[in-house]
Amino acid sequence: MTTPGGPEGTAAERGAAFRSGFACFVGRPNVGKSTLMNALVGTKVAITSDRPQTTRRAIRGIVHRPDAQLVIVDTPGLHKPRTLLGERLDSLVRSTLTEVDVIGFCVPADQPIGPGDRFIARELANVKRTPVVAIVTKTDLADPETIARQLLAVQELGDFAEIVPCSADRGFQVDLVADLLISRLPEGVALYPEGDLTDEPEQVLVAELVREAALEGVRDELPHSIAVVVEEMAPREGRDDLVDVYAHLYVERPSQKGIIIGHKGARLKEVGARARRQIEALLGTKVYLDLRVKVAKDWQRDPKQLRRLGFYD
Ligand SMILES: Nc1nc2c(ncn2[C@@H]2O[C@H](COP(=O)(O)OP(=O)(O)OP(=O)(O)O)[C@@H](O)[C@H]2O)c(=O)[nH]1
Repeated sequence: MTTPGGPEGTAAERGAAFRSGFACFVGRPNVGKSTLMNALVGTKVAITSDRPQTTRRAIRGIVHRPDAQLVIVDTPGLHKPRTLLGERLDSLVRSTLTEVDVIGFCVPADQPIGPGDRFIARELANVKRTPVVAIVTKTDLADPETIARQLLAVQELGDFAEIVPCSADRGFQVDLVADLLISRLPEGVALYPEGDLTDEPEQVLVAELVREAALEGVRDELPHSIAVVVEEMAPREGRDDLVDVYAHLYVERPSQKGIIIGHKGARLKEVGARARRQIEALLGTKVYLDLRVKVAKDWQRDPKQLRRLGFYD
């Protein structure tokens, strides 16, 4: 096992080769994949929420180190397909698994291993070429005995290169997770300029922030029905401190439109204000946000609409 920043110093100091490559995280919904990626990268690039399956796009975060560059592809929860959208996510996940250099398989410390974890472990067993680091997440929510039992249970799930407990919330062993992933990367030059945190276009990040704001406080059935598209985003003419953002928030049914908008538009106003603050933090400028709610009937099941909303085959 690799020792983080061990007595020998960093790889660069030892004259070891620079490593670079791609990693992705899999795990059933809500196990803390996005939170861990954010902790590794050190800034907020993927959205998190306490609701399952909020991450739909492969957003990359980049860990820059003197000895390595680790590009993280954040995958959506791997799950059994239910809708067309589900099937798309799964094919996306499967192709991601074979393309990366190392996979982080997340299992939470505080919940017993279930059919979802086993399903993913079986999928991973089929991806023979890519090493898998099993990560027992959220250790702050479990006592040491439970964590120890979970580590043993995870060991039984498959043939893993490493098994490591960590808490992204407390920063416990996050560096070790990075070390273990990096140790599996091939030798190579940096793939992205230093300082780059993500190669997602800003518009996609902005759309994700709006969706995150819209998800806050809504009932369980709504999250999967919301999609956001930024139609236009540009600096206001003659101003270098203000960006205009025009975004459409799509729901599947007129009744959902009412929920999002709220009584006399109160809820939509709140969503807009919350999203605007986040977008301003991301862009570092003032933002005017024009947010419209639209109904795209059953968009999750309609290939044409899926493409329009950015989900490609
Ligand atoms: N206490 C604690 N909570 C955590 C930790 N990591 C994540 N969480 C919480 O768990 C919930 C889910 O975290 P996410 O990072 O969104 O999980 P995810 O696996 O990316 O979820 P999907 O996008 O649905 O696949 C959020 O409420 C997080 O705040 C942790 O280390 N400790």
